[in-house]
Amino acid sequence: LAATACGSDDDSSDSTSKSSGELSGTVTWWDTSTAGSEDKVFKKIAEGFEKLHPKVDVKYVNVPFGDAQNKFKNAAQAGSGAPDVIRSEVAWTPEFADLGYLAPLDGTTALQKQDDFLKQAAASTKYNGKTFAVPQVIDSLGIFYNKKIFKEAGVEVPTTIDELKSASKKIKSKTGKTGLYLRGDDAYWFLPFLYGEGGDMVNASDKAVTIDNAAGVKAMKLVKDLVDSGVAKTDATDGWDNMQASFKDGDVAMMINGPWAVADTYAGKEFKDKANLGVAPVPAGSVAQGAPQGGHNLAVYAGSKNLEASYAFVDYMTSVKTQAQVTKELNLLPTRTSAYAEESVVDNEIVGFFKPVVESAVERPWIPETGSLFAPLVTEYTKALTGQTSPEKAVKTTGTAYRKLLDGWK
Ligand SMILES: C[C@H]1O[C@H](O[C@H]2[C@H](O)[C@@H](O)[C@@H](O[C@H]3[C@H](O)[C@@H](O)[C@@H](O[C@H]4[C@H](O)[C@@H](O)[C@@H](O)O[C@@H]4CO)O[C@@H]3CO)O[C@@H]2CO)[C@H](O)[C@H](O)[C@@H]1N[C@H]1C[C@@H](CO)[C@H](O)[C@@H](O)[C@@H]1O
Repeated sequence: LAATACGSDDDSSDSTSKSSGELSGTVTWWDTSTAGSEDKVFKKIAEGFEKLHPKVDVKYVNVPFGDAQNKFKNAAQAGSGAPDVIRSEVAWTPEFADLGYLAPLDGTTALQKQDDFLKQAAASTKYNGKTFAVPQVIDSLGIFYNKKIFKEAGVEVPTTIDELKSASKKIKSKTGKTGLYLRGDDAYWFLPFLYGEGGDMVNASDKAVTIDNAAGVKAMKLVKDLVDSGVAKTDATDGWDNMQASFKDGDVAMMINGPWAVADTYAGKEFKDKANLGVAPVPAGSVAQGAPQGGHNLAVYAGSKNLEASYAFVDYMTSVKTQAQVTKELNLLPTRTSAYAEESVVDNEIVGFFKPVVESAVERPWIPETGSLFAPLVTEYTKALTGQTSPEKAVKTTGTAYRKLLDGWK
């Protein structure tokens, strides 16, 4: 059932067979979940839809997160090769909606019991008063730590940057290991430190770029100091693989990560005993504590030739039953309030930790450009961490790029 990642150009399908009105035809779904850990579960669940609708053929296609946004935009623009349903990251959704590539879902079978969705999760699915997607998972960032190393070094979970520094110093002296792995090739990992200094990328209500204000400078200096002082190690490329390997092998005591990393982390030799993994809020900075809101929605391509079956598929994939199964198997957070009452969710330790984190996560502006704010920042963030530019210049250059992107913003 898995096709190549060019999606389906099968236009023989129609939404319902004339006679019985039951759903039929093909639904191609581009799933961006992590290959090798999350994808197996989502593929199995997606294909379960066929048992409920024998005349529907679900074509599961796993498209890497880093490729899917542009691949979908190119296919939608060309009018060929786009999937019927896409797993649309929270920041992609307003952009795709603005481009007209998503089917509005209000009043369709895709959108059932709207008020059951967490408000933070629903926010990214609304655009110009319409609903263009259905929330699938919500997430944020926290500290993942190795309890065994913490015990060996005699340190507690750090709640502030100063405690992070002292704990890392003690870990280094007692065990020889580096305290923290800080991802240097993805600016999403900079956000908790930016929020901790009272900063943000932009202030959407004031239509102001804020990445280059005093808080931005302070946060960039702070992360550079974490690396230069040996508190944290980082890489300019392959951050995901290096972060996961370092933490899973016990080379670092901590990493900052989200629920989507848990499945892969449990496969590491240090976490065969799952009880060795601890999770905690990201450390507070000098003025605040906060982690960014992330997650994924399911959206229907406006040009789908099988809208009815696609709507039903989205409803099935975001139902309470499906969300509870995804939590059970992958420790991801549901987006339906009612799912949190399900036994497999109530008992889940990762959910128990991340639910309050998600509730207090820093909301992001769901404007079409919100996703595009990361590319200019990551270039400067990586250069600052590797000493190729100063912290001041890094945020100044980013601010200039943002003002070009956001026409007329201060
Ligand atoms: C640069 C990118 O900036 C932004 O992305 C932000 C994003 O907005 C933030 O929310 C955050 O996303 C969290 C996410 O919420 C969190 O759930 C998790 O996702 C897991 C899944 O959970 C896991 O299942 C699996 O899928 O794997 C997922 C990924 O791990 O972790 C994500 C953070 O990784 O951070 C993103 C930044 O990474 C843009 O949106 C673009 O994506 C942009 N990339 C394009 C930019 C194009 C122009 O240059 C270039 O030409 C193109 O080729 C590039 O693709």
